[in-house]
Amino acid sequence: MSSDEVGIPTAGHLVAMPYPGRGHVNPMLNLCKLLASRATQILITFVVTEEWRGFLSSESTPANVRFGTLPQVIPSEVGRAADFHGFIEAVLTKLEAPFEQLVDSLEPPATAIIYDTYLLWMVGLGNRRNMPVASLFTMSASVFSVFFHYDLLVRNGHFPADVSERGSEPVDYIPGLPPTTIANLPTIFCGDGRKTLHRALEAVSSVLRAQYLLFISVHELESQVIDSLKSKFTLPIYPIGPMIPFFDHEKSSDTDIHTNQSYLRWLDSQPKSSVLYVSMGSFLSVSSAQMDEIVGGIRDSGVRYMWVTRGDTSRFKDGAGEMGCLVSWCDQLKVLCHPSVGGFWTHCGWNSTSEGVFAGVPMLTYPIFWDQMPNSKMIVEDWKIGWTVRKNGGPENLVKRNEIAEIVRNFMDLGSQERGKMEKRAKRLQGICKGAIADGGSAASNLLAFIQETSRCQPKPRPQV
Ligand SMILES: O=c1ccn([C@@H]2O[C@H](COP(=O)(O)OP(=O)(O)O[C@H]3O[C@H](CO)[C@@H](O)[C@H](O)[C@H]3O)[C@@H](O)[C@H]2O)c(=O)[nH]1
Repeated sequence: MSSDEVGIPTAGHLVAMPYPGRGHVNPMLNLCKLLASRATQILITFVVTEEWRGFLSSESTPANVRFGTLPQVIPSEVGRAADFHGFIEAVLTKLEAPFEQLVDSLEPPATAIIYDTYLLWMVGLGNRRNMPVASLFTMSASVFSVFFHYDLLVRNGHFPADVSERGSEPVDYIPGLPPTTIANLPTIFCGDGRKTLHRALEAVSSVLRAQYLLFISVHELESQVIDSLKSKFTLPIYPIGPMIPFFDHEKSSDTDIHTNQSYLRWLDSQPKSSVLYVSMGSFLSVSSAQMDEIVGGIRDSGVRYMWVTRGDTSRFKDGAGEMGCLVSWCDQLKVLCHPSVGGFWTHCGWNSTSEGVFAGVPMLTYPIFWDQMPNSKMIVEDWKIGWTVRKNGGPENLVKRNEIAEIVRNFMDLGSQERGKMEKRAKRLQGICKGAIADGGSAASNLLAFIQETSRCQPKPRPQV
């Protein structure tokens, strides 16, 4: 398809490719939608696997965003968590060739690439073709910085380190990062996670050969880390704000959506700030025994809840009862911004964390792996807008239902002073976040600067075969 067929005058043709996982596809797609609406003269090809093309079939995109599809040469998204390491290896070894073929077939020719930092082969491909590449890191800038300063962990004797024995040891030497502990580092520094560590390190160091680095973060919320990274990189670093669908959220008509979605109608009928929204993200789960405790604890707490089951309702054979509402999947940002929602039980994926901040809702954290530990620490200790349910570290320590019931009850006690203070801080952060994405705010200005840069990129001659 040529750009003429969609009637778009092109000032550049960006090819965007996310890592194939919900927590990566969503922010990349949101970025493309934002870019396309802010710069209607840019054409964007959004490249996903066949399976993901199917998942995204009902997505509405601006006219200047079109899809490119790669054959399904990697394992299915369904069950990805069962062999996480194998899935990453397939993504890193099998997708480059079909992607390159697709780029060669594009009309008009591509002028720049936006890729997920974990697709580490992309930098080499861009460099070979003399085509600018922008690396989109879908986790926090702090996590990027921890990987980038891996040598400091080694030098300080903190890698390798056994979390169960040395978890509380301070890590206070990562530039710009508030003091943390070994237990609050990304989990890939320990245990089974170490199988993928070299890949994460490779991905982060390959960014040095990219032309732009984009953080889906708000500069004001991670300013010291971001400024410190800026002083070390020669390429421009743009914190472009949370890549959550705030633009759709502003547009959608409440009445229409509430009439169509029974869970929003249920929320409409609940008292203000009374509901705990429970979601563990798109693909991870806790152990079955822990899940029994969580379900039991939340139900015993007597607090109203809305639960994303992702289709597994085996623990709710008798339904959710009067206090609950089950959904297999929902419009999470819409739910978090609903006035009846007063708390967010989250596994601390970076998108969920960003959505919680945008909505100004206090969070109860139950991190499971990777960057979720540092995200939880940021929410609880740095921003002080949440409490953690996992006080005792590793997954081997079961948090019992009575503990969970008590913490949930206290957390949702709207009359308590501690809760009041947490709410105030959450609203303050919400203000910072909304200020950053508003016209003239840091995130909006960075996005604009990135658009101006990429609009100037010219197509390069295709390599001769
Ligand atoms: O009912 C639901 C539940 C979730 N979501 C969305 O699903 C996404 C979930 O993303 P995230 O919160 O980041 O969690 P994961 O899917 O677990 O994301 C993976 O990718 C993230 C970004 O790299 C990492 O931070 C996480 O640790 C990693 O597990 C978000 O956009 C949510 O809005 C919905 O739309 N509806």
